[in-house]
Amino acid sequence: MASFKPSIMLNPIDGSHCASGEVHVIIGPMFAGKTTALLRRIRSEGNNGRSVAMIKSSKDTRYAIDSVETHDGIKFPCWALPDLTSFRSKLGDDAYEKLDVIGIDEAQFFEDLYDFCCKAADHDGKTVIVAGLDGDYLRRSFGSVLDVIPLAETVTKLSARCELCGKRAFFTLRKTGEKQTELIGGADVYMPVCRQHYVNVNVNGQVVIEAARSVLESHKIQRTNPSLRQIQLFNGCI
Ligand SMILES: Nc1ncnc2c1ncn2[C@@H]1O[C@H](COP(=O)(O)OP(=O)(O)O)[C@@H](O)[C@H]1O
Ligand SMILES: Cc1cn([C@H]2C[C@H](O)[C@@H](COP(=O)(O)O)O2)c(=O)[nH]c1=O
Repeated sequence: MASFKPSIMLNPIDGSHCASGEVHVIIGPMFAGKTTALLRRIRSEGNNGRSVAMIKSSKDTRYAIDSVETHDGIKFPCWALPDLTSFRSKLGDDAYEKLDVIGIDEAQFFEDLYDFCCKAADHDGKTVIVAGLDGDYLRRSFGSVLDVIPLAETVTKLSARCELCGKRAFFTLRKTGEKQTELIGGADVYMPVCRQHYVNVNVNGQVVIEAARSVLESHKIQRTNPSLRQIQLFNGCI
């Protein structure tokens, strides 16, 4: 049965009117298109006349500091902040009140993600769209991204393409030996992989990482020679 959701609700405490916010979460490994999906959604909200703002973590120094950028170079201006709590004071109360939609990229880096989403959606009537990694390179829960799922109306898990076989990739493999959870990087440090290749590479360690690297090198050649790709996919991989 179709349901009608009013955009203005009565506050159950004092009967005053309060706007109804929403939380939407986009998760997946690196290169899955999380930032692309977030930008598409923010642009579409903006085109529909809603006032939008984008926030990313200032820890992410990979691209321009004042814009969110996808791995294939699509950009959108943003606030690069160390935490979300400072957003309202940076923007100013008046501008914050006029905002309808807030996009948050690299959400795994914000420790105050849960409290921010709760306040922005429940009390301030904002639509908050959160994009981030659900898991780190060891497939452990990353930051507070999974904590906001109980607050969300929708959760979208995206997949990338396994760099080693082309199947759907749900995990991010770190190609270097660094052990700290937070390590900013792109394709130089990480690659998306399927379960089979995540497990094989991690179980067999460095030796297989070297083998994976050589497959990766041959993938670069494939891009210029598509017939080689056919042969490689047909033969299977490590
Ligand atoms: N292995 C891969 N699988 C899927 N997309 C990839 C891969 N490697 C590079 N890309 C590129 O990354 C883009 C997605 O970038 P982006 O939206 O920034 O992803 P995310 O925010 O999830 O890391 C794709 O459109 C594609 O051009
Ligand atoms: C897996 C993993 C990733 N990171 C970092 C690497 C990048 O700077 C971002 C993810 O960016 P994307 O937009 O999702 O491509 O997170 C990390 O610090 N630790 C990890 O385990």
